[in-house]
Amino acid sequence: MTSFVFVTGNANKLKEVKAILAAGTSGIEVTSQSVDVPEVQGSTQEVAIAKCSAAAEKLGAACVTEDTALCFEALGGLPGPYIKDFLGKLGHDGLNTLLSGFPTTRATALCTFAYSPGPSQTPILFEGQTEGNIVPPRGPTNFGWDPIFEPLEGEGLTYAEMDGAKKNAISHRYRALEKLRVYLADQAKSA
Ligand SMILES: O=c1nc[nH]c2c1ncn2[C@H]1C[C@H](O)[C@@H](COP(=O)(O)OP(=O)(O)OP(=O)(O)O)O1
Ligand SMILES: [Mg+2]
Repeated sequence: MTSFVFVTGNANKLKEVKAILAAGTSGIEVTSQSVDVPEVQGSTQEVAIAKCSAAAEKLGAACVTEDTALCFEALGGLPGPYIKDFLGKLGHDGLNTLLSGFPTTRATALCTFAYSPGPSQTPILFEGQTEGNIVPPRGPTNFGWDPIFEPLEGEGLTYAEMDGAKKNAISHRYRALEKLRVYLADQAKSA
């Protein structure tokens, strides 16, 4: 049995990670801990590595962290890893207004899982992305920017309008987690 400690303070992320792993035959068990770690500025990779390194140091153990970025093509990739602050300050409508006057509403949802084998070890990154457009909010508002992200492969639905299984089959989180799952399975085999 492979298992990992997922360090996150976001219950929605944890719910999706558990649902995605349960839908497969990974047999991977996830426990979660909320550890207060700073989120540095920088690229999505730098943010992910710094957060996972800090979490492993604080825990004194191997762990997994995850960072989600929402990158607007018209804004050169911003808000990117700073989406949490932009969402908090601007809300769904404000994020739409940011794009008014620009030629495209295209955006990329990018998920970066980081696995650290333990303190002072370099985290390994697993990235997944889903392309879509930013649209006026539609659907339930219980998970971040789901109501304003309409994936290209979502048959016209926003992430929020989809049922969980549909989102978890095409999402940035599913695609990144699948790479982490394969890695952990290989590690378990060669152990
Ligand atoms: O699938 C998603 N659909 C909609 N919104 C999402 C999703 N995934 C993360 N989000 C939101 C949460 C936070 O406002 C920002 C990412 O910030 P991010 O630092 O990765 O998440 P967080 O601080 O809530 O949890 P954590 O303790 O794992 O850092 O985008
Ligand atoms: Mg965070």
